[in-house]
Amino acid sequence: MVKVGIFGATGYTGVELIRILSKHEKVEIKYLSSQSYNTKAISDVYSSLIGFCDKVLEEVDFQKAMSECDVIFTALPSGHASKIAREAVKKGVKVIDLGADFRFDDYSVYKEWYSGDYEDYGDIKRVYGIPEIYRDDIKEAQVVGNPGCYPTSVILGLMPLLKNGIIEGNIIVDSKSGVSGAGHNPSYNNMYAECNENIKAYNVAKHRHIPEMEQELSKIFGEKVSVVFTPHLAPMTRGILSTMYCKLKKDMDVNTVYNIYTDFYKNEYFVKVLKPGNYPATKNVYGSNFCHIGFEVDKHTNTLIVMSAIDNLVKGASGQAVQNMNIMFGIEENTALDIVPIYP
Ligand SMILES: NC(=O)C1=CN([C@@H]2O[C@H](COP(=O)(O)OP(=O)(O)OC[C@H]3O[C@@H](n4cnc5c(N)ncnc54)[C@H](OP(=O)(O)O)[C@@H]3O)[C@@H](O)[C@H]2O)C=CC1
Ligand SMILES: CC(=O)N[C@@H](CCC(=O)OP(=O)(O)O)C(=O)O
Repeated sequence: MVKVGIFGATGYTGVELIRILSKHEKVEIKYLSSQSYNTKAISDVYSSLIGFCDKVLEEVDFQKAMSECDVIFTALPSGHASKIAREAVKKGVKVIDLGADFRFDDYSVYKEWYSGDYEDYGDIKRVYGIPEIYRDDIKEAQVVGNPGCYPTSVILGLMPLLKNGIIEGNIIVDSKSGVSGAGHNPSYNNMYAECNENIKAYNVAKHRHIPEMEQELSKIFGEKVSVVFTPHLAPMTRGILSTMYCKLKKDMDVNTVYNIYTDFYKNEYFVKVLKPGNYPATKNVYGSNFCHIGFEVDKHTNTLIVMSAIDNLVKGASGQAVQNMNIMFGIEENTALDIVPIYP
């Protein structure tokens, strides 16, 4: 059994990790941390977990977690994981960080876009945790930087096009996210009266997921990709729908594009390519680790419009983190993740 610890267990991604891992046949949840609710059982904080995980929350104690666990998930605000990873690596404990600490090849990019305290991870070998790109590296990894939710939807949506060099490297991305993307800490923007029956753009042209997308898309393309990105908060709890506008290098019909995508993703369990004329919807991936991709060719402007839908808390965070854990421990990749989306 793989012994698992979760820091930030009471946050939205933490609870989602517990939901998934409580049904994982090869995992034992050993340690759950909370600053605010320690000494309470997690199922007393989230009744949805009654009978599935009644473990008592403990105060934040990295030494204890490291002595009890084979792998630690840091479901914490960015800036925490980099402080513990070096010691964890020395002790042979693997780290999967849901924050941004380990997502960047160049740490100065993290410093530029993320505020607060941080520790340079220097020579720690880390891998960006998109299995559909880095599966072989993840197998050997000690530290995985789990991708951001928007970048997951965008990278999976664009990868076949960039890999095949059929679009230009200037891409416009428009994304909508459910409110759980902002975590469970209350803020003015996330109040019911602000979100309900409302849709609004935020962090336009300055969202911190831009450098993450550009880093990975440029590596796939082999030259610099630039992204114009507008995220929106949508009146729903979960889900991300990203719509991407790409200039085709030459004329192409939708069936050719479909064949490129289906061939590219033929061995990827969690990526589903929709038939021409079918478009992704967040409801079709709700509660699941799947990414749905669809597209349309606008002949008038020679633009390929790609749409990609994920559940931000599953493929966009905790599901992908468990997928990475499975790969790191040689467990079948879809273990505990083979969940049919909830519909409607
Ligand atoms: N929500 C999403 O869709 C996604 C989130 N992420 C990333 O995952 C991470 C967690 O996000 P999410 O679960 O949404 O966030 P939440 O705000 O819901 O949860 C974070 C939890 O961390 C604990 N915490 C906060 N500050 C500290 C601290 N200084 N030291 C120790 N524990 C602390 C809190 O729990 P307590 O008070 O009980 O200790 C809190 O519940 C973030 O880095 C986020 O950016 C990534 C992809 C998607
Ligand atoms: C709706 C909403 O607020 N979403 C969050 C996405 C959180 C996230 O994934 O950000 P990290 O890079 O810190 O992991 C945001 O836009 O900041």
